[in-house]
Amino acid sequence: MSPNGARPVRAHASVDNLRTYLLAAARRDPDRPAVIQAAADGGLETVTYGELERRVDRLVDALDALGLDVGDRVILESDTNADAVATLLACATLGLPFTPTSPEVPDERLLTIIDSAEPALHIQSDHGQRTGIPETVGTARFGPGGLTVERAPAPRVRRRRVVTPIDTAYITFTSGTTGRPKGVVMSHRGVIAFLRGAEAARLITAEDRVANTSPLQFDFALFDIGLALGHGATLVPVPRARLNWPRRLLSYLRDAGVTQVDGVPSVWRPVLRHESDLLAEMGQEGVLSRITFSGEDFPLDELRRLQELLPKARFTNGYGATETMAASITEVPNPLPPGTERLSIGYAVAGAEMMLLGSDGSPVDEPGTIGEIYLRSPSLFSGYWRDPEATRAVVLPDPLHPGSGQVVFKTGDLAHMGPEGELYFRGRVDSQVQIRGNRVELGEVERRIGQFAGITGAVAMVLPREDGDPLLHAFVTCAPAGPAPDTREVLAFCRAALPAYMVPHGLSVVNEFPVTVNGKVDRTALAAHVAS
Ligand SMILES: Nc1ncnc2c1ncn2[C@@H]1O[C@H](COS(=O)(=O)NC(=O)C[C@H](N)c2cccc(Br)c2)[C@@H](O)[C@H]1O
Repeated sequence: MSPNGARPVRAHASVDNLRTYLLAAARRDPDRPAVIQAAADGGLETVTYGELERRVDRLVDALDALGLDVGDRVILESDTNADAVATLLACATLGLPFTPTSPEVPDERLLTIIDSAEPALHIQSDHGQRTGIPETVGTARFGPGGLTVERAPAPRVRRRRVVTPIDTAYITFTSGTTGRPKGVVMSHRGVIAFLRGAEAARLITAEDRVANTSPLQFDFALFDIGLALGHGATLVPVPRARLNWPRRLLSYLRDAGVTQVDGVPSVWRPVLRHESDLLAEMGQEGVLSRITFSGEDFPLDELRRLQELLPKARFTNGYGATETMAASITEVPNPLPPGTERLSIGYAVAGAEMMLLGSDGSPVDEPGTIGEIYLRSPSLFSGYWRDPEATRAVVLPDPLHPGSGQVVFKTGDLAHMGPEGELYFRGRVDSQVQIRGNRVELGEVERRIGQFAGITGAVAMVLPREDGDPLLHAFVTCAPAGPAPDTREVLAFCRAALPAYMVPHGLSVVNEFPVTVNGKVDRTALAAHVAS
């Protein structure tokens, strides 16, 4: 019983809430498929919007019985599937911020996140393998049968009865370049603002089946859930094991009738390398109608090869940071016009605005001139979890309207403006490297190397040296058939087109590029490769 003796009233969502926004379709047509996923018997199973809502409400009852208060955190550890979605929607209903994580996140990293988030509860699926959750944290499991509590969380005092739109929907911990993970706090209002802005891009209709290939802790997965369910379409989570088996990945997409595939560029690398014929066949069938990618530049030669195999598909470049969920969604011409050097990241989604500012804070209006992207957006995060200093460094008074009370997000991304004001990504502020006093754009080096016959991918970086200038080093992947390229020839090829300071000092051939848990090229792992 709560202190004043009154019956503890269940928290309820008053207006905008992730649950109400994502289950609106359940009211309209509960029999439509919300999730199509791998079944335990290896086949596929369908969870309708009506069934999903039933699972949500059963989980809400079980979570509510634990007596948590609005704002108490829950760690949700799972691959993306219908029960994980039901659990995060149940958390949203009760105003319990969820911190998504997945089984492949290492123990010590999870403990760091738990140390920071101080969650009331850790929830994993019935077959989750995680152990060693600290005693201070309750533990539970979820599955089609509902919630099983293993260790009840410490009872809380319930002070809040209403879950408001500015309450936290989730806190997702980014790897954070400084090593200490930062918790990005996103409100219901923020997430819904971006999802609504994305609606104007008309990416999807209720007939679409969207394959999600990102792990739950990467907000690309949360975007896929929001995009699919928000439009009454169908989410098709791709089991992680299939991402490393191109043939099994493609057969899964085909069997599930997937019409759109969302993922980072590296998702396509194994398919392009080993199963281009099967993909071409699917391209001819025309079922795959849209490929949406985000997270990092899509190497243009790989994108061109993918477009050749999927001539009827539309391609979409999603740009943005977790602190605003994202910023822009831009159609990529298929095929890319010859000579295209960079992909456009276009204009901010409806309701937001990307501005370019120089290092002195003055607006950059000159097409072609590089500036830093500042974002004005209603999907701006609420701040880094318990880190006001890090928050103040990126959430700044609007430099064009100081005193207005408006704030902008300092993205740390560089871009230049095209003739119609569309933006082109030009790397990170902190990845601008100086070699012998000259600014080197790693993307330019990578593009040149990628043009060398037989080289299928290039990643350039500077390797620090204790004495003297950092060294520019390139890592390349080669076509499986051809001979390994001769380093001297590749460097001569670079010298023919790049200024001397942009010619790599060394070149390493790797079988494939290592990727982070979110699927982005792992440059730290590459650098260690040379050190070893
Ligand atoms: N399309 C690009 N071209 C080039 N560089 C990109 C692109 N998208 C990002 N980046 C880079 O990644 C950084 C941010 O990383 S992040 O916080 O992990 N978020 C992400 O990657 C994903 C992002 N939240 C997201 C989530 C859902 C939907 C969309 Br649509 C986008 C940006 O600041 C950029 O430096």
